[in-house]
Amino acid sequence: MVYEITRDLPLADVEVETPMGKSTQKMIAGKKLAVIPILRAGLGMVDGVLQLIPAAKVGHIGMYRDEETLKPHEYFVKLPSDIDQRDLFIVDPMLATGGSANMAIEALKKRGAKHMRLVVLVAAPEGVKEVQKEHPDVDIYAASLDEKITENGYIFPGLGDAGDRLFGTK
Ligand SMILES: O=P(O)(O)OC[C@H]1O[C@H](OP(=O)(O)OP(=O)(O)O)[C@H](O)[C@@H]1O
Ligand SMILES: O=c1cc[nH]c(=O)[nH]1
Ligand SMILES: [Mg+2]
Repeated sequence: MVYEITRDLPLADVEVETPMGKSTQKMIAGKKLAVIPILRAGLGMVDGVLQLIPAAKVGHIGMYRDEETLKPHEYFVKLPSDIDQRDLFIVDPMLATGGSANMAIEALKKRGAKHMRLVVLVAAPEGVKEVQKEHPDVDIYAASLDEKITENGYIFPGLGDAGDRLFGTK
């Protein structure tokens, strides 16, 4: 998936030394990047993204969904100081109602960020629509577009609560 989300980034030729000699290869260049996980579940995607773009900085946005209302609540924001100059990859495995993603995008725009894309593993059509309505400038990359959201707010078929599954909290 990281190949897809970085496909359009500018490249530059760089000379590398292999055990056999010199070789000219391509490297991502000309853009400062940052990965922004939405806590907690987004943390599970950071290492994978950094494997391909190790020079990216990491900013964190803490968000939890109220289990009754399904409304998101922001509890933490810590970003690279030059966030306004970076292209951002917001990562979160789950895009359900879209409330958390929209709030994260607003938090970033409020602090000067201009270029960002949203990278999720499982998306519900309702969430995609909601983010596209509020932030048409933000492209969404989803590994899977699932059927719907259940009445208790889970993506169906989805995979359950990604954060709890990742960290063993339930
Ligand atoms: O699109 P939405 O309806 O807003 O739902 C998606 C959000 O819900 C989950 O986080 P959760 O609130 O469970 O927090 P956690 O990652 O700490 O478990 C998930 O990781 C998203 O951030
Ligand atoms: O199905 C869902 C919906 C929101 N958050 C999750 O972790 N899973
Ligand atoms: Mg959770």
